[in-house]
Amino acid sequence: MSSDLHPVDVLIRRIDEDLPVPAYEHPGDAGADLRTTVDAVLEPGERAVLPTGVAIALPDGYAAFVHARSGLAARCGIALVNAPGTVDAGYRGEIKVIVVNLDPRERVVFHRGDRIAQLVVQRVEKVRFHEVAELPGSARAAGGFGSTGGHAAVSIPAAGQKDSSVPDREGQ
Ligand SMILES: O=c1ccn([C@H]2C[C@H](O)[C@@H](COP(=O)(O)OP(=O)(O)OP(=O)(O)O)O2)c(=O)[nH]1
Ligand SMILES: [Mg+2]
Repeated sequence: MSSDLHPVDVLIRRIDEDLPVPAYEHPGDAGADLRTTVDAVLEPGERAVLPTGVAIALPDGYAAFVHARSGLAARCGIALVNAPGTVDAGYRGEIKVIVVNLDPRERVVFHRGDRIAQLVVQRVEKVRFHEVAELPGSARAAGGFGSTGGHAAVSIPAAGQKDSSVPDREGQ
């Protein structure tokens, strides 16, 4: 089991040698922040594939997942189109981040070196699929997509309503 005390060793190559390698900001963090090597301007609804300047060689049995940063999501509406992005153990190319600006009104400006996403490395299982005519029964069976109900209780803020728990753009 990996931890802060017993991390998994991962080889990393800097394609852009002037930017720091991804790092965990705090002990106990699951994600190491990825930086964009380029400036980018995203108009509302626009997406971009941003290079991070790093390539890695994960050990067999691991994958890395590119996740959004909650601050950028809450303040600016930045999401990942393919959230989370999957980096395969055999991938040796540059890690890229597919960002989209979901804010309906404001453009988002990224500068080279900005931390735009985070990389979470995890063990992954490889399975062998066995085809059968009938699957074994279960309590859930084919129920899904809201089969347990309860959605009427979800409150959706009205458009333009300000959430005081989210800092303003000025507070970035
Ligand atoms: O957010 C991402 C997602 C993927 N990748 C890289 C690593 C991954 O190993 C490779 C392929 O990703 P994926 O399998 O998701 O894409 P695909 O469209 O299926 O491409 P391929 O046919 O090359 O597998 O692209 C990234 O750098 N960032
Ligand atoms: Mg693929």
